Amino acid sequence: MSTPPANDPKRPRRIGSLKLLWPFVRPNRTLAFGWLLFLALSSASALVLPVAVRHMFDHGFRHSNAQAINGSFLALFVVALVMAFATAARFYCISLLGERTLAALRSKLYAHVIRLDVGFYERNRVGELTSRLGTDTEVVQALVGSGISVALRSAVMLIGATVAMVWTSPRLAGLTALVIPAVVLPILIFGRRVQKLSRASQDRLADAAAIANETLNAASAVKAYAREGIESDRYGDAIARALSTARKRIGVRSILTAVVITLFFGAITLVLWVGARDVLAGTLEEGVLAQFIFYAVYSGGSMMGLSDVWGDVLRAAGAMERIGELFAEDATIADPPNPVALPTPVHGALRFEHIEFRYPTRLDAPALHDFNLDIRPGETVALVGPSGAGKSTVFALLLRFYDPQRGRITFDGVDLRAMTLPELRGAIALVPQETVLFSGSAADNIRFGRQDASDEEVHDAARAAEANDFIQLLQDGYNAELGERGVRLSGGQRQRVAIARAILRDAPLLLLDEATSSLDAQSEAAIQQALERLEKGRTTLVIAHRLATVQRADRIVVMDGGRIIAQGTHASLLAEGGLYAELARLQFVA
Ligand SMILES: Nc1ncnc2c1ncn2[C@@H]1O[C@H](COP(=O)(O)OP(=O)(O)OP(=O)(O)O)[C@@H](O)[C@H]1O
Repeated sequence: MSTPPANDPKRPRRIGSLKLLWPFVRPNRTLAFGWLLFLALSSASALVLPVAVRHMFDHGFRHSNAQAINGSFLALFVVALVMAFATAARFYCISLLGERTLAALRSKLYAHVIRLDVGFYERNRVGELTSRLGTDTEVVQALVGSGISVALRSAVMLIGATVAMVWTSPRLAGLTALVIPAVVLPILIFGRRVQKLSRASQDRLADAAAIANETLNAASAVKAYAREGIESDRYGDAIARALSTARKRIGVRSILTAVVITLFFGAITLVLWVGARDVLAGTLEEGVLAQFIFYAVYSGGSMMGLSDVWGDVLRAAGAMERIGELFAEDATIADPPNPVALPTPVHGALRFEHIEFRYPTRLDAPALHDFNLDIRPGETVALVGPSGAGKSTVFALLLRFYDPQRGRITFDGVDLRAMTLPELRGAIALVPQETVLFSGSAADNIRFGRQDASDEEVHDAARAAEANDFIQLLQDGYNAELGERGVRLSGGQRQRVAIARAILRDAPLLLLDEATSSLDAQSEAAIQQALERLEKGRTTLVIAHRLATVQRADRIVVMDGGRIIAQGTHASLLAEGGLYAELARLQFVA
């Protein structure tokens, strides 16, 4: 029998997925214990209250005993005080437990997801992931922070009130027991449907979040193509789908509530009617009936609480199941069990041996095919070739975003798969084509290259990357907020921030992906100088789009269709004619 895929909406949801929560609750055992203690205390005091009321009837009213009445009221107030304190303490413990669980769950989930492979991010939409981090974890928190509390309190009260009812009047209690199945049955039947619809509505919400995330992140592209209307409709449709699922869920749950209340109060009314007739017939005391009424109301309230919370439990089970699926995702690119260290100092020799590589999402077409390349320590190699030749793929494999299907890459003789990811990536500085700025100051953004760098080192790196001058001109200089909602930098300025990061990283292997965007002559000259300084003494691989870059390189590797088709110096390749001569004629704008 085959298991349906995790995202199949028809897959049965299991309450069992809630056990995944235990590791997050466990560290807060003291709070959970405190909560149980105060729960017992508050429930006990609530159960004692009706006894005080009966006492009032029996000893106060019947015998017109003022002394007894005073005593009864004092006792009543003391019991109420205990109940107030215990309830507050119980609320404190359980709410804090919920918040702590949520915080731990979110942090762990983020830490897990951020470590997953690049391939995972190609298969999943980021908006959907943030929705899981936000909405799904909140649903779970609602359960831990209040749902479980209500459930257990209701269960304790229900049991307590039931025992008390039997003790107060076995005849009335027996009558009540007869009608209970009529109340429990609909909860079970409707509950399952609510659970299914809950998960579906969470899924639809995540879909909508993914659309919003994608288009809001590319707002200028949406505007440039005047697609605001189309995108609004697309998002509107997704929200409408989420709404329609939510409406179904609310509908089913409303029916459930109405049915339960009707049946329950119908049953209680019936029982009390019988009780009232017994009092009239003189076979039951008023005090006993009063006490029984209290317990009946308690048990009614608890039933209600339970049916309400059952929906929350099912919703949380749906959410936890989705979270569980994320936790079950494993990074396929991981550290080996017995990692080999790079030699110290690192020399920077690279070797690609018979590499065959297809992207996991495109297994039909090889991105690199029998790719062989030897790079000496300290050498600067320029990769040139038409668009789609596989140049960026070489970088992706060096960074171990993917592993090749065949062949191996060695770094100072060590197979990349034999060393840890921090060891490998720590030895690489990447200057990507598109520099991503993060929220934070200019200094923070440069420090992205090396977290523990001092201010002095950050400034030196900026100076070497020709970034110091424009940063000084920003309103707050190095403290100027870059990234989201910060200062907008030009393409050339961003690139210099990226170069400053790479300088700060001071890694033995440098990967440069040249931007195709044309920089003005002055910035280009400045960047070339900065790069030349950076390349000195380290192995450099550069995806070259500019003539100046290839002229600076020790060797040029010409790629086409995932293979190396020629290599040499600028002059030798020009003399050979072929693809390189053609690209040179076109000025490398690939
Ligand atoms: N993430 C990916 N998933 C699937 N296929 C990909 C992916 N990235 C690149 N490819 C494919 O792999 C081949 C090589 O792409 P690559 O990005 O390495 O080319 P490139 O030489 O760097 O091109 P450009 O100069 O345009 O950046 C192309 O056919 C491309 O469509």
